[in-house]
Amino acid sequence: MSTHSTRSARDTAQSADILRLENVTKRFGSVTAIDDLSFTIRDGDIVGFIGPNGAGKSTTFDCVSGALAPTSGSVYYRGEDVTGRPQHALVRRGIARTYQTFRPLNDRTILENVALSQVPNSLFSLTDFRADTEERAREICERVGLEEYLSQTPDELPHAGLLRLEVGRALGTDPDLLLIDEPFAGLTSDEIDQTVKLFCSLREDGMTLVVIDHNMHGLLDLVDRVVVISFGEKIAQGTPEEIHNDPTVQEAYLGGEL
Ligand SMILES: Nc1ncnc2c1ncn2[C@@H]1O[C@H](COP(=O)(O)OP(=O)(O)OP(=O)(O)O)[C@@H](O)[C@H]1O
Repeated sequence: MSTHSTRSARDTAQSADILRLENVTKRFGSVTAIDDLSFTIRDGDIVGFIGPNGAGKSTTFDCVSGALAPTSGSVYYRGEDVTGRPQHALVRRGIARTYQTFRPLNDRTILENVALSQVPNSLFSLTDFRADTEERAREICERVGLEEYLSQTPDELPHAGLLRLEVGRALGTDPDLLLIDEPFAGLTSDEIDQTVKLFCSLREDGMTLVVIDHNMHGLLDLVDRVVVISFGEKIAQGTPEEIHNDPTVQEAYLGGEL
């Protein structure tokens, strides 16, 4: 999917681990949202990042994507220390994320939403809408299944369409590492299947995906590995089967659905 000139620079810096967190802690006043968290994500994997409500999953994504700076600890991307770098710099390096609460530009069409995502944090007006930008946006919309909605606005999309738009806007930044926050919430089982297929196809294109969910639902057919956190600490990591049978994980879920 690569179109950006920055990609060749990224490729030269490839390593087996695309992402490494070392002893990352994030505090909000007296609340410790992430507590000495360390894990690695291998290039090309799809990893499930699960944990009960309030475990620190979204805060971890915020620290990786540059929305928040960790209180202590380090984040390495392709072997380079990127701790505390601003979000726009990390987007250029190839890290994108989607949000649990969708954030489309409500006064723009679907096509414009995806086109504008290709030029993050720069001054850009629709009068500068270049043909190649529009062409690329069309390709992405087709890729995520929004080709029928190009001239509509986000409020005309069903919930599953808004998720696709969120993914499409992330793809507009041409990521190598895509962090996806709770994509399956509110989807029917058919929509979950289609979303799983979309994510698998992104991996086939060379992307690495980290997918948050509360539990394993929706993730089983998708992920190679799972990292589990509870109260901000990593409590387990392994294959989906290993995680499912892990007594520490079962205890964290207090008998609830894993
Ligand atoms: N900006 C903030 N200020 C204060 N506390 C925060 C802030 N953001 C998160 N927290 C707290 O940090 C902890 C972890 O929150 P986080 O949203 O990362 O968890 P989560 O695993 O993503 O939860 P959920 O699955 O419910 O989305 C929670 O106790 C939360 O209340």
